[in-house]
Amino acid sequence: MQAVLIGFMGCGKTTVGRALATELRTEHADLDELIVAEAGRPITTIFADSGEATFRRLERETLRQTLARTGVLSTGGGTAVSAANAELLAASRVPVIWLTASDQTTLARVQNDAQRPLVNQLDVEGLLALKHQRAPRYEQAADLVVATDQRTPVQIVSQIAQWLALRTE
Ligand SMILES: Nc1ncnc2c1ncn2[C@@H]1O[C@H](COP(=O)(O)OP(=O)(O)O)[C@@H](O)[C@H]1O
Ligand SMILES: O=C(O)C1=C[C@@H](OP(=O)(O)O)[C@@H](O)[C@H](O)C1
Ligand SMILES: [Mg+2]
Repeated sequence: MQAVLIGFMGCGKTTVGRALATELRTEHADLDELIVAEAGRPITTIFADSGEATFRRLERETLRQTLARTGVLSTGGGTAVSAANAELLAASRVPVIWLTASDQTTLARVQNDAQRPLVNQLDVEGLLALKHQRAPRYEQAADLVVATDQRTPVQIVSQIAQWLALRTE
């Protein structure tokens, strides 16, 4: 992989990852989409029928396989959190980009979307507590931090592409 996007739900990993891959004229992979395709059922169903632990196993295995490919990888919000996954990311030496968003922006982006089991399960306080609990893990894994509040995906992609170009000079 040429770049991996991490961060909490709603920070824009899927949206920005797709646009970044287009900008870089490379492939885009979204870990959640790969898991759903492999499992043949949506994430909400995997969580409901098999539990979160099963999802996390699928996520780790899919991450391991996908890191070996070329392109841009959008992770899920929980991917960079576990020590095992953080090790996979560090060992791959891929540039890791942490997209951040304020609490308010995060809620606005995820609240009306029923596709995220953790958003459905948790109340607002619980969701924001999870966001703050995870932040140090994202920070630890990140090579670049990009704020996304009041910025368009185009602006975010341009910042990341410039940073990547400088790294490879
Ligand atoms: N920079 C942005 N500005 C405005 N809306 C955004 C931005 N990035 C993402 N969104 C919107 O927020 C929602 C969540 O984005 P998504 O890419 O699914 O995030 P993630 O994959 O990190 O959970 C989507 O509706 C998307 O269109
Ligand atoms: O934060 C999490 O634990 C999760 C985030 C989701 O991805 P997005 O961050 O793309 O919504 C998805 O992997 C799953 O619902 C669990
Ligand atoms: Mg996503």
